[in-house]
Amino acid sequence: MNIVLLGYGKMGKVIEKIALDRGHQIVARIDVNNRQDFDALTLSQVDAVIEFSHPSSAFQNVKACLEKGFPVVCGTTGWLENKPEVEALAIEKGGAFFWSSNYSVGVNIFFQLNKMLAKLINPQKQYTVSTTEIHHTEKKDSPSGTAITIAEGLIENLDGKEKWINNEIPAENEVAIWSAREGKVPGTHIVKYISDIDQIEISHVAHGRQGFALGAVLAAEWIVGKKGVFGMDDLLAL
Ligand SMILES: NC(=O)C1=CN([C@@H]2O[C@H](COP(=O)(O)OP(=O)(O)OC[C@H]3O[C@@H](n4cnc5c(N)ncnc54)[C@H](OP(=O)(O)O)[C@@H]3O)[C@@H](O)[C@H]2O)C=CC1
Ligand SMILES: O=C(O)C1=N[C@H](C(=O)O)C[C@H](O)C1
Repeated sequence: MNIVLLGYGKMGKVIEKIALDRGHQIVARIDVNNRQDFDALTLSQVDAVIEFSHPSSAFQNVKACLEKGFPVVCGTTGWLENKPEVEALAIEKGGAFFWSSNYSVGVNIFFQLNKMLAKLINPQKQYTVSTTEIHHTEKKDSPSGTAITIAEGLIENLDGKEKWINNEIPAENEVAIWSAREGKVPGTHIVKYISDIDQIEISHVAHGRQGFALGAVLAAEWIVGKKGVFGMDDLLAL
């Protein structure tokens, strides 16, 4: 496959290595300094774009891909408020848009486990739920996109929870997301239920960026020839 990397930072570089190992070609590596190279690309040169850039650029980047008819796999977090607009554009243009807050297969299993555990605990009102995310100090957005997906899974399955709140004491109807930035941590997510007599905890700890990058390349391989709006649940049939 001919892949364009839109955003060539920490993730772009790991994705490049995995894509090359899987026999793909990287036709362009785009960052803030060579945007004109992206503008010059045509449909015949590109099978899929993998976009991991910055919360402030993802919206424009994904729109530009859809305008050009490029299938786009986006991993950038922190721009959720604009996502419905690009989903509508993907449908209108007959294009293909894939997004996940986290491309790791393990995290997507963890998302399901989180929902199952919340369903089990829902009748047990003695437990207070919270979620914690820990990431490297270069991370631009807070809370992490993954923590937001976890909180959405909790809100969906715990009666009385209506929204999440970040690094503030939660009200009764809020799920607390506690965010911490430490050293080079690739991504740790914890869901904790505490009662007076015990504690239940599940966690996912990424040992590096390989899991995220492999998932993004799998998504790019999967999206070719498809039209619509997709996520990891579609790819993994979860
Ligand atoms: N969904 C998932 O599984 C995962 C998502 N992420 C998310 O991916 C995003 C990127 O993460 P990461 O690689 O660690 O970040 P980095 O800061 O290491 O890299 C971001 C790259 O994007 C470039 N960039 C910024 N603006 C633009 C633009 N307008 N057009 C093209 N490139 C641009 C930056 O260029 P420059 O350096 O010149 O500023 C940089 O090379 C974040 O939102 C992060 O949260 C990360 C890991 C997994
Ligand atoms: O910025 C990162 O590094 C990561 N971002 C994603 C997020 O915001 O959830 C996924 C992963 O945890 C790493």
